[in-house]
Amino acid sequence: MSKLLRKPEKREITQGVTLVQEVTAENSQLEYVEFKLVEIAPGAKFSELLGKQECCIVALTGKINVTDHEETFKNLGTRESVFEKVPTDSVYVSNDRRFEIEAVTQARVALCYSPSKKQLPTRLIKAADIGIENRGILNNKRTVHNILPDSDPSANSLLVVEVYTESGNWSSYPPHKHDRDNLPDESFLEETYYHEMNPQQGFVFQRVYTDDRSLDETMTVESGDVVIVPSGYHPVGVPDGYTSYYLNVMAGPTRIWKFYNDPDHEWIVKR
Ligand SMILES: O=C(O)C[C@@H](O)[C@H](O)C(=O)CO
Repeated sequence: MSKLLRKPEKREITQGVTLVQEVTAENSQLEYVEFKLVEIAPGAKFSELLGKQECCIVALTGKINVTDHEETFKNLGTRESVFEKVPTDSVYVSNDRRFEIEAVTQARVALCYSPSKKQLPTRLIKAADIGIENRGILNNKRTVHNILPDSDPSANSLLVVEVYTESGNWSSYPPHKHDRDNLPDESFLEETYYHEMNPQQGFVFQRVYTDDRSLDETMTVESGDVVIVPSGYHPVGVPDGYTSYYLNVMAGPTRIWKFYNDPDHEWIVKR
């Protein structure tokens, strides 16, 4: 069984709140990234007291209200399906704060965590302010929504992006990695991928491998799965007929995304 591929396992944790994915330091080999996916029924509430962790709450689908008990943000969320391909709203909450999410409509919410000691202000990351980037050429085209990129100083260690890859294309490609704390050439960042596909029965392939192949797994990934990337290159290939969506959470000792392309495949960038 793969240690890197997590299937959704739905568990009602309080009335109207279903935990679908949970990646923690205890149940994974990650030290810097934790991730939860919750589904919240209209009127139901999910709350959490953060310890020495910061959290980015992403309104993947549906509408939610979010409060940190000082500020309240209402009717966040812009889409019924991630495949509407418009940016959505998120809220950054710093360590040692308590937040509560109330669903206005049926909602799917991603909770992205990383270690944090210095408290920063809570911040609404509005859909309208999210940078959209089109990357790549030929069959390597993808669209990126930069929710919490390293150019935005709102967080201590969290980086969050969502990526759309169309049918027959590749992303996180040519294969790159960020598993050496060796700036300015490469940063150390762990990563999780939360995947969805359209149509829903679709699948993608994701390979996670290191230079010495001590880690080398190729996974068939379906909607709702999470792939954990503790280290190594991590390309995604999308079969004809399906569109891929994934939400990436990255964190490490330094909040810089500096990746290193697999030298064997670097020629692909230079075409
Ligand atoms: O293909 C892309 O441009 C997205 C990836 O870079 C993805 O966000 C990732 O691999 C982060 O390390």
